[in-house]
Amino acid sequence: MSQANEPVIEIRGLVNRFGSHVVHEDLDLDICRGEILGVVGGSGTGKSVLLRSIVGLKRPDGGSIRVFGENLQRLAPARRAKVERRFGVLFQRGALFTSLNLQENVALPLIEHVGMPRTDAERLARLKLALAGLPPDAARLNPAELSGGMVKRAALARALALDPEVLFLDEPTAGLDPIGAAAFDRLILTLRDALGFSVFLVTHDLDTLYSSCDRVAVIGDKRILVADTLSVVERTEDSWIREYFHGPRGRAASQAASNPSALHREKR
Ligand SMILES: Nc1ncnc2c1ncn2[C@@H]1O[C@H](COP(=O)(O)OP(=O)(O)OP(=O)(O)O)[C@@H](O)[C@H]1O
Repeated sequence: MSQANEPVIEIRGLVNRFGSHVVHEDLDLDICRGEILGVVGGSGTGKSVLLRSIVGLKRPDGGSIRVFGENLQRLAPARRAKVERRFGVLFQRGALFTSLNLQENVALPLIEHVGMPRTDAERLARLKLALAGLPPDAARLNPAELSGGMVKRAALARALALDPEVLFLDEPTAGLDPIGAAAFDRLILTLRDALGFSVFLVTHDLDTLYSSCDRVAVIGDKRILVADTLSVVERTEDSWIREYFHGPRGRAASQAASNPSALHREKR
């Protein structure tokens, strides 16, 4: 990791609510340059809302989000859009356009945001699809013709289209079999090491946390309970954390990470 601990995103006192339902209250979190930050928490604790408020899909009700040193809420729309172009987002269900083939899906942001000619954009799109581990003949397939794992890779290729500095992944391994999930985890690690982006990774997948994440942030009680290395997080006194990390699945994931040959997983 280059320039470790230098925050690229600083969230302070964040408030998010829907009507009278308060999701986040006084939430603080940093995302550091080049790190893979795992974000976990019980269902409905606001992991996706947090992601959405950082990438500009949900306007926060209070607090500040500084990205690359700029306070997002204070920026004029055009300037804000420019900052948001430095993000790549992979949504839970891929969010690909069903009427476009994969190369057209990935070329779209290049045409729309950079004004790249279609032929060049589609050539670059094929490169991004290869980077995401898809074979050349996948470029002309439509999303409906893909397996779940291929949809994730295609959505990743699109998230990588504009060479993001921060990649947001919302449950990237949900719905994948364990071997497909492990391969996807390794792909993210390899790409992060090669390209140097930071990753904000919402997940329920304990294996992903142990195999890929530099730090883990736990959301509970409307805020971040702890954000640190796994060894610190595991020792944090909290009933949800104890149950999550020290229950049977947590113990199995921890053992697999310390003895990768025992399972399919490989630790860096
Ligand atoms: N557009 C919305 N309108 C109203 N309430 C919403 C909206 N989006 C999210 N919420 C509520 O905000 C809370 C947090 O939702 P969020 O999707 O962020 O949870 P999560 O931690 O990602 O959950 P899960 O792990 O189940 O995906 C939930 O109570 C949800 O019902």
